Amino acid sequence: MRIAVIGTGYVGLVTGTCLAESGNDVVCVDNNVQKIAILQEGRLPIYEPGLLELVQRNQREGRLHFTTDLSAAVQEAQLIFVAVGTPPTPEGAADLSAVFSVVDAVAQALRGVSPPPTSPRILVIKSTVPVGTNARISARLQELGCAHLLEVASNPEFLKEGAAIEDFMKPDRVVVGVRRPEVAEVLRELYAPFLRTDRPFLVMSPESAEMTKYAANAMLATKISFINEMANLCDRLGADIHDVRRGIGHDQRIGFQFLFPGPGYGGSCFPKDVGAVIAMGRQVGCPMRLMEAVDAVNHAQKQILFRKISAHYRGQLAGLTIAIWGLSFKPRTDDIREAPSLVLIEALLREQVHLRVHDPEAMHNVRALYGDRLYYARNPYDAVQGADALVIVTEWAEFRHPDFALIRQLMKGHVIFDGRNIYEPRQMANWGFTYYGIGRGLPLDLPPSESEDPK
Ligand SMILES: NC(=O)c1ccc[n+]([C@@H]2O[C@H](COP(=O)([O-])OP(=O)(O)OC[C@H]3O[C@@H](n4cnc5c(N)ncnc54)[C@H](O)[C@@H]3O)[C@@H](O)[C@H]2O)c1
Ligand SMILES: O=c1ccn([C@@H]2O[C@H](COP(=O)(O)OP(=O)(O)O[C@H]3O[C@H](CO)[C@@H](O)[C@H](O)[C@H]3O)[C@@H](O)[C@H]2O)c(=O)[nH]1
Repeated sequence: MRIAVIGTGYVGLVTGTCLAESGNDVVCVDNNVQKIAILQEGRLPIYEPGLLELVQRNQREGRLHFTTDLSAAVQEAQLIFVAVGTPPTPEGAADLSAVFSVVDAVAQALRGVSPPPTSPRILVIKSTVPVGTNARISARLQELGCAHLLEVASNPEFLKEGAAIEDFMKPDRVVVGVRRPEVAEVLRELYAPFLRTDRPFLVMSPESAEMTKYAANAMLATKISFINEMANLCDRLGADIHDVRRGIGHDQRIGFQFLFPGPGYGGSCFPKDVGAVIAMGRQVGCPMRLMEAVDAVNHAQKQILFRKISAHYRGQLAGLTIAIWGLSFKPRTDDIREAPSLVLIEALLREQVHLRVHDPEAMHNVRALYGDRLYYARNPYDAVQGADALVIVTEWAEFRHPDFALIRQLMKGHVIFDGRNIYEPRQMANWGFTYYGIGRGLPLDLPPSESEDPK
């Protein structure tokens, strides 16, 4: 099939590349000239494992193209995917301006073009959009006199950054929201190569498809805030969340996934989508109390590492040198959107702490924000040189088994704050470190949490 993907970010680029990989003829469009120039040269504007090889191969074999010319791209396409950003407004709702500007541009490009003889062109909304947006897009096309040229379908994306190709190629399910079954059949054919026999292709209304996406992220965010709250209670009561997690995870009704405590969830999706669910509820007079709590717990959790550091040093932080390992919001990505590391960096800089940071992929993005206010270490060992403490914020695989003898030798102080529980408290004690994890039952004299401002 001939496909245009508009918006060549994490989702659009992965979608376009994977669809080219399954034999389609794909053109990816973006209005960011620099991004498209990088892609045309066979390089990537983002880091996503395995993506570069796939992009280069499909480009070489002539199935994958990049352009800023939306008009030319959509005129040739049978399927037009919209994968532009839907960032939060100041009120927490989804900002749909990029989506509607693309809808208008597509309508403009197709005006005067005849409908394809066999099947209709389909405008597939992959961006995460509030319930009712697909209907609003159909109404807009009607208004522009283009409704006969385009069918609208919702097809939310569930990929995770860092595992995006695997998630796209082997999805747990594909969800499509359509008004007419014929439209779903075109998408079923498109996705057939990725759906092994046991992976469902779920057809529903556009409203239900839009809601499914938010409900999935809301559930996952809830699990994380739940375990973070339990971990904080473990810290106060002397229980170990590591054992508790195993104790509950074996109950098949609960399971193990997305129950790792940490410094709060980040990324471009959970914080924004929980906010959008709250905003949708507000708009229709249905208060989303659980989501409000999930969000508040997460805001507070993003302060947990700073609170532990501050409690350990009894508030005397000025002049300390602290090493931070991990800046991206999760491993295997260079994305720092809503990353817990940024909240910690802000708080420590405010206290005049010297920071030596290291991340395998995200350093350039943090440097763009902080310039020379931080020391960007060449590797994890360079980061801990002369440091009073080491903080693990992101659980990159390369941080899991470091040379602790060397670290001890390089550091000035011997304190580790492990925001991801990647080390064993007993082992750390054996190496001579004072060790704080999240919920490992090693209480610190933290001030009561009622006193903290959840925002
Ligand atoms: N990042 C994820 O893991 C993920 C997963 C599932 C769903 N989503 C959803 O997918 C959507 C895209 O997310 P993302 O992370 O890929 O965003 P992104 O910011 O990485 O990419 C969006 C791209 O759209 C481009 N763009 C914006 N306006 C445009 C226009 N008018 N014409 C052409 N290009 C335009 C931007 O330049 C950018 O390259 C969002 O709605 C998000 O919620 C994201
Ligand atoms: O047990 C866990 C799991 C995750 N996280 C944190 O949660 C955040 C999000 O992680 P993850 O979900 O792995 O990454 P995303 O790329 O944000 O993916 C989420 O958001 C996407 C955008 O909507 C969806 O498509 C995915 O299904 C959904 O997992 C990160 O800060 C993680 O550190 C935890 O703290 N504990």
